[in-house]
Amino acid sequence: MFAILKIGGSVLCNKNIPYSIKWDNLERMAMEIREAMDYYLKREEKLKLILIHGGGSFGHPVAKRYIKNGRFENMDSGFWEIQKAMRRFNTLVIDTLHEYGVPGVSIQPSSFVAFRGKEVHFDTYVIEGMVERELVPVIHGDIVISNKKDYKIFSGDHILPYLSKKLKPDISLHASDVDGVLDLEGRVIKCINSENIRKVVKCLKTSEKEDVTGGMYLKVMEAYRMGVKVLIFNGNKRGNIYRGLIGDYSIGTKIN
Ligand SMILES: Nc1ncnc2c1ncn2[C@@H]1O[C@H](COP(=O)(O)OP(=O)(O)OP(=O)(O)O)[C@@H](O)[C@H]1O
Ligand SMILES: C=C(C)CCOP(=O)(O)O
Repeated sequence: MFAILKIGGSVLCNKNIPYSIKWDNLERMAMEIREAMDYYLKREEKLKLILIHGGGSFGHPVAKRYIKNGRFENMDSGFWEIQKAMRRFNTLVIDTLHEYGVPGVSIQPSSFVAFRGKEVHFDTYVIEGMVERELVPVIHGDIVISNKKDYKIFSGDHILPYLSKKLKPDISLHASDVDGVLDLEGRVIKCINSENIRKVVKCLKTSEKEDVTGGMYLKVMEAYRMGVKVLIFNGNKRGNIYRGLIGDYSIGTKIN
């Protein structure tokens, strides 16, 4: 089984308090990944996994300080400050995975990803080689350079559909802090496809948190635009990360 899982920053952090970690959720995430790996091992199969995490209370508040009227400013220090905040978060995530015997290895997009106009330059050769060697690349939303000496935030919500389209995993998962994509009455929409996408768009908002990226809107629209199948579910609920990893599609919203 080959899975790509994005853990939302709001599952791992309290986004309203800079640099705060939800330690119980971080530990539980690592434990549920371990349990899913053991589930496959018992069946003489392997779980190949790429893990992505968002900016949470690390990347978002720092990036916000350097964005004025929608543009980056003072990026001589901004670039390394955002990179540093994300590096700190990534280290905490990976250290926790190691405690549970999950062989996480760090991939920091700011070091090698760039935008040329709308096109992203993102070489995945090393990531694929790591997965083949049963390592778990842990990639995160980050600041990256773009053309005309500018910068862009490369969100985990861009990374998940990009890698899913290119590497074709068996499952792509978004663990967020809601039960799925909700309609205007707050009910979970079970499936999003070409028949209901126009209606769904009217329910989508960006995040109300201290975010510099696009909340549920970005998650749904990026996956839909790239034509990849993903499951969006609540990573705050015990057991859901494990269930998602063993292929239980009943726990949230499926985008087809
Ligand atoms: N129709 C909708 N259904 C569900 N959530 C929605 C909807 N519209 C907007 N949202 C918001 O989107 C949020 C989830 O996106 P958000 O980007 O905050 O999560 P995340 O992926 O955990 O964070 P991060 O970007 O740090 O990784 C929800 O908490 C909710 O406030
Ligand atoms: C804010 C930064 C640096 C990354 C944002 O990534 P996301 O939380 O996945 O959207």
